[in-house]
Amino acid sequence: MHVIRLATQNFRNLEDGELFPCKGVNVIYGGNAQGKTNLLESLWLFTGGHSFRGAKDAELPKLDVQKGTNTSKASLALDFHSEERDQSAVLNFENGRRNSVINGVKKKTGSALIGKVCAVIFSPEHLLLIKEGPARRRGFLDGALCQMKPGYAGLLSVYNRSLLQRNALLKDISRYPELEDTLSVWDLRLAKLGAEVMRERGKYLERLAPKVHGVYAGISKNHEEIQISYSPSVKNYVENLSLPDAEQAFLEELARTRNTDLRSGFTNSGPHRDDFEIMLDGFSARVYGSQGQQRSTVLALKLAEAELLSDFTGETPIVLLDDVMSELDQSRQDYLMNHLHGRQVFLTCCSPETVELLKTGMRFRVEAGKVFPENME
Ligand SMILES: Nc1ncnc2c1ncn2[C@@H]1O[C@H](COP(=O)(O)OP(=O)(O)OP(=O)(O)O)[C@@H](O)[C@H]1O
Repeated sequence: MHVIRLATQNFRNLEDGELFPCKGVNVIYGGNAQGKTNLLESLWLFTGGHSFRGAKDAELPKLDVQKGTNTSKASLALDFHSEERDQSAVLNFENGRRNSVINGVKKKTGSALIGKVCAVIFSPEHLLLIKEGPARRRGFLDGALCQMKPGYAGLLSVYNRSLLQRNALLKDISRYPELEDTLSVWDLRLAKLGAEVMRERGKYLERLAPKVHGVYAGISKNHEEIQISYSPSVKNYVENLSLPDAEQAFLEELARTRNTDLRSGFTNSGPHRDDFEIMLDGFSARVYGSQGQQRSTVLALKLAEAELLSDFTGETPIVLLDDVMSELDQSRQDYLMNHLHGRQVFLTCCSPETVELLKTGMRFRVEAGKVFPENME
């Protein structure tokens, strides 16, 4: 898919106006605090998701400087090509709520847009994916699976609910020991749901690994090799285990950790404690990776996620790269500017020297919220 036109009205610090990007790489550059990220955010919101910066919808309309509060309304419009036809979407923010219009049809919610516009986003915050603990990496896996498999979000939420119920029971047992007899019922339920979650995550990572490997080889010009692998919390879960065997493996783990669970009042093992390993030339990227290597790693994960999503849906997601260039050497910057073929990319940067690396595409200068398209020499 690709964006044909974006129009913003009363959105953040952006001056009302429209933008006509190219189908390839669009570089958005300018000094700090000019509105580059705001522009990427406006595109991202068409995926139906929340702001990737954690902003509330009420914070998106332009600030009323006199009053020091946000105005009540903002509107975004997008013309895009997807599913082999030109389409349009409008996203309205009014008093902290959203509604949308898709191809002229009014919808009560903004989430009606989910699945219409697909995008992947890299922002500096995504570096936490590698720098922080397993929860971020589970979040990455689950987010990707939710986009690809509509049933996955439901499965995960039922698993999490069952986990809460088992944990509540573990706490109750300390006061009413006779309740322990009912624990096996929850073990069975958790094992059944957890086995499905583990299999989905395992299969996803298996498909993602060669793509991450390919993208990373391109970014690093084959200087380093990346490997990713599933690291399930259930120790005897191995790749490609059948569903009944995965269930059995989880049940055995729950039996093994039962006494610890009873003492601690929560479930110590299961998909809620999963992780995946990222190794560069055989060493942990989190522990030993340089800033540039860690940035390249997260980028490879994000771009591979986009490739897998396009294999699955037949639509190539747009790629939004916010402030990705710092800490990357010129050869890595060149890869992002000139070698991401076959997809529409929006990339922000501050330095005019970086912009000069772009060989074909479009560039836009952002100054105090105004966007100026520039001719390529
Ligand atoms: N609702 C709003 N109304 C008006 N201005 C806003 C609103 N929300 C944020 N801003 C301002 O918009 C400006 C641009 O923010 P943005 O994050 O897009 O900067 P940027 O160009 O990406 O800068 P940097 O390179 O520093 O990341 C900031 O000064 C910010 O305070």
